[in-house]
Amino acid sequence: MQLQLQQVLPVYFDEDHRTQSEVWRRNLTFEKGEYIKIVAPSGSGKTSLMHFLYGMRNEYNGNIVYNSANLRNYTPEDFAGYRKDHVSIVFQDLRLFPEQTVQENIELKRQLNPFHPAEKIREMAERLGIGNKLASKSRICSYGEQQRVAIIRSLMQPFDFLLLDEPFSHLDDKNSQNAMQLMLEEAKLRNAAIIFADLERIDWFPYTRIFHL
Ligand SMILES: Nc1ncnc2c1ncn2[C@@H]1O[C@H](COP(=O)(O)OP(=O)(O)OP(=O)(O)O)[C@@H](O)[C@H]1O
Repeated sequence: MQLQLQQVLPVYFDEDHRTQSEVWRRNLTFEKGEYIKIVAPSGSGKTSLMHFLYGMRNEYNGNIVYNSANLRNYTPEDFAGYRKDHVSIVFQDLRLFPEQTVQENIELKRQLNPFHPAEKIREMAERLGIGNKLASKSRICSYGEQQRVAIIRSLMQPFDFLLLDEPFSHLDDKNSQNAMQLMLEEAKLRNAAIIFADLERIDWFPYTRIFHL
């Protein structure tokens, strides 16, 4: 299981990025089981990269290849399978359903392709300190609570790659480390890779490789 970046550069970036970045315009191969840290100052294209890898947008030159299949050639059905079975994500802007409860937001995702039984939702929520929020609509939760909902939601499915776009921006160190620990355990269960993009270097993410975007 490999995810490859082949000379990828957003069409809206100028060629200067080629020399500055360790990711844009490079040939990189990410393998299952790796922990990849991408240090990405604001505006360097972190969210663009995550959306490209998830197959939501394709305004880039170069190619992204998953197990020798170019995402450019994917049909909508291929993308649905890719996101259901192989790649999960925590979006920077979370994308929860505001009128659904915390429990419903997570359960909706779980039902698409269950990796865990439903009881796991409460267990994870309690572990991350939001067990008392399961019946609350997500729109009334604080942003830091919503981040933890999005993290748990991302762990309900099978995946080979877990994409994280600034997942801890509203969490203190203790909550962040707690959530990271859970994600590491879940990645191990699947022998999956984590691709973790953040504004700065975070020392408690045990990355195996680090890149500056
Ligand atoms: N579709 C687009 N068309 C044109 N420019 C875009 C497009 N998407 C993003 N950009 C620009 O590319 C740059 C990087 O955007 P992106 O959202 O990927 O940044 P980021 O590194 O995630 O930033 P932040 O950490 O501040 O969220 C920004 O200057 C943005 O305005």
